[in-house]
Amino acid sequence: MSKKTTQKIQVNSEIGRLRKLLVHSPDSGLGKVVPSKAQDWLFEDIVHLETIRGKEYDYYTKLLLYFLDYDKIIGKLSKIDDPKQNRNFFKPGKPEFHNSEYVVELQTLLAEILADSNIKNQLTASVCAIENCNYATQNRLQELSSTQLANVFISGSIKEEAMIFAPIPNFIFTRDIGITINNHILLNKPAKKARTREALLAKYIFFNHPIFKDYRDNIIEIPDLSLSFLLPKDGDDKKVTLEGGDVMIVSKDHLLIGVSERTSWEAAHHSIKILFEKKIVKKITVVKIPKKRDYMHIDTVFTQVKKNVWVMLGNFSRKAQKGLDSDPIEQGLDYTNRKEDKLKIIQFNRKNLNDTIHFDSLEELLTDISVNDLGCKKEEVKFIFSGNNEFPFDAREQWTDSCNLLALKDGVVIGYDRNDKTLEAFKKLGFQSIEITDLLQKFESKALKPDDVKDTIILMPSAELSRARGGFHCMSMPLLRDDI
Ligand SMILES: NC(=[NH2+])NCCC[C@H](N)C(=O)O
Repeated sequence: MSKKTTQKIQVNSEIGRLRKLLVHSPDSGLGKVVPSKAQDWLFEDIVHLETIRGKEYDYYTKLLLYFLDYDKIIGKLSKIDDPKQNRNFFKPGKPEFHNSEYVVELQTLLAEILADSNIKNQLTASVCAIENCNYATQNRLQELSSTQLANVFISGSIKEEAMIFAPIPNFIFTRDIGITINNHILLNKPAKKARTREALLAKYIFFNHPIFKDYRDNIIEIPDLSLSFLLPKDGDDKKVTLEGGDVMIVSKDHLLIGVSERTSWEAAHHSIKILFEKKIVKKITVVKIPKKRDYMHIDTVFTQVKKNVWVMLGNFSRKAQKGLDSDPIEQGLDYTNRKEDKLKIIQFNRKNLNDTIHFDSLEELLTDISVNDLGCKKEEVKFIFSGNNEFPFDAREQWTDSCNLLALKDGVVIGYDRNDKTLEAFKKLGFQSIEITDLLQKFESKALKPDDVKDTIILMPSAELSRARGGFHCMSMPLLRDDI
């Protein structure tokens, strides 16, 4: 295997040219989500496996390769896409698999660490413990090859056999397993049971895979609240839970942590303590959003597009937040339920913890970041609102991840093709849009080079993917970005 040596890790913005990331392409487990469990497993619906792979996610892999590992893909598109190839280029474990060092597949890393018999034993025992397997199953799993075992741990099924435990369909949302903060990695503590096995696998990968070897001392685990096992069942608010969709490194000194349905105040508090003690950042801003399935993590309500451009949900704008303080009778008449959406934004400074700064709206915070952290002194800071800020398109398009975009570089983002009104808003600000199929053709024919793409939103097919309730920001865990 090619990835035996340690690799550089460094992320200090949301928009620096992306050079390396962790991904996981949809495995067979996604095709085994049953209607009765879809909600528990955090999918909004069941998905069609062949469509989500061949007609949706594979385009993402190809796009990432053009931007991050050009030689792996250029000139090979027709071969890769030939039906005779059976998509093997996209399947970890197959000899034809791309196995890119820059578009790093988690399943490959998992298989690689499982080649060590010690790790294999430990991890098999751990997975069997959390999944309540009997001893016979545990022994059976030990017999499998490392590639097969990685596949079972992720999909929940032994090939051609019945499922032995639940799939982890949300593993495609690699954002939530950990987060790169400068040259450190903060591990997650998932709030939802459906994501527990993901965190276990991720922990073993980060601590054991050679590509992270030089960074072992830089892996941060948030401690549990002492005596947390004494908490009553409904003491959820006190639990220490943190998911990567709630953590954003916006400049080398400044980190955002969302407090949300998934990330607790306790976890934010512990993270601030540790990150300040280790002097990893200078400022941390806590953004408390309503606990609501629609919003789940802060990256579902805003992401960065360009140094001076952000996409966000209008409910958290200056105007909307001001309105929330207005006449309570008027508020009662607001059927759009915006009154639930009161934000709390508090900024902490390492030098003086008591010297906190409060922001009244997301726009104010994000403007401050663009101007003061990223030095946009001349350019005006601009906002693109979900659904062009028109009810009901704002809520509908936020639900299908209009605000959850991944920046490949400053001004070039990937999003779903279904958020029409948000797209109009992008165009009004002078952005171009291009369908992924057209873009890939242009790259392949060398009519265009990835580095020449500017101020563009790349549109990806999304009928199945959006039912899993995450966008491309969620489907990426950046490991390396250029400085901006
Ligand atoms: N960073 C994110 N917004 N991740 C989205 C995760 C979606 C996933 N279905 C969940 O509910 O957990």
